[in-house]
Amino acid sequence: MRIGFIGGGNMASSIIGGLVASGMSASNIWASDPNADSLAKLKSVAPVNTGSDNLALIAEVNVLILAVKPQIMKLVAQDIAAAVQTHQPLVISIAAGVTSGSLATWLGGKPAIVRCMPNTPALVRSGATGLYANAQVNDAQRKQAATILEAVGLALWVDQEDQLDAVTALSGSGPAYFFLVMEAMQAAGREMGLSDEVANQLTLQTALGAAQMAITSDVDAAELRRRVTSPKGTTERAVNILEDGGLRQLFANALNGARIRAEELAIELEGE
Ligand SMILES: NC(=O)C1=CN([C@@H]2O[C@H](COP(=O)(O)OP(=O)(O)OC[C@H]3O[C@@H](n4cnc5c(N)ncnc54)[C@H](O)[C@@H]3O)[C@@H](O)[C@H]2O)C=CC1
Ligand SMILES: O=C(O)[C@@H]1CCC=N1
Repeated sequence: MRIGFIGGGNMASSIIGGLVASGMSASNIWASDPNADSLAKLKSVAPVNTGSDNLALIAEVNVLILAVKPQIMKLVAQDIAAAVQTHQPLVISIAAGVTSGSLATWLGGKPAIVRCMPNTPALVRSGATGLYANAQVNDAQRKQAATILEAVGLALWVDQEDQLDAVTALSGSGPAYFFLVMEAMQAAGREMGLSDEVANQLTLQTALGAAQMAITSDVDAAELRRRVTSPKGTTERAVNILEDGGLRQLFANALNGARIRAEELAIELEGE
């Protein structure tokens, strides 16, 4: 595979970091971006081929990953349309809220498009991605897309495109929710008198340990939580405060808000 990224920002850098760590040669990866700082940062992740000419990049690759912001996707897609029609790469879009239908219209022809929603832990090969393929994507291309995203973590197909809005709300945005919980626990630890270092490290190791246990255990998260919670003990007091504060409903509302925002983005971007 020869993989090209249009847009060399945070997500491109996360996926490239993961791909190279998984053994892919940086010489088979291209990235184009008008911003020299983005390219310099990318080069510090891996010695990939870089440039600022999107059309030149398309001539080099058979898999094209569109990693620009949703708001400029239409402009970028229309600029590269003729080159995509000539070279016929598999197009993978990671943009939130850009439907495969809009992208196909902007690119023209009948492009093979995999729309996916990865997340930033791809950088440490612990990403979680939902993927959707349009009707033009053949089996070999589905495998290529899965191979790329599996190199950076878990990759799961959804069969209806609108499910990607839920994926965006759950795992695309999800790292931010856990980071926010970490920030809150670290602050609480400091307020109780722990040093910055002790509060920070204990929080991070606890998050890692809980995630590893939840992933490797044969019982679910609820049972693992119950096993920490001794009757009349400290965890019970804390969990009751979180439950009484409406934590579950708060998460349901937050994720639903993110899902609705993904839907709104799709409508806004289609209309542009
Ligand atoms: N940040 C995240 O956690 C996630 C982001 N996404 C999606 O990934 C996409 C990229 O997001 P980020 O990497 O966070 O943004 P970013 O702003 O870090 O990167 C976008 C890059 O595109 C470049 N760019 C601008 N115009 C360009 C053009 N005409 N041609 C080529 N490159 C151009 C910018 O210079 C920038 O380096 C977005 O569509 C976002 O919805 C998807 C999953 C998670
Ligand atoms: O916040 C956003 O819109 C993007 C999509 C998922 C994560 N970041």
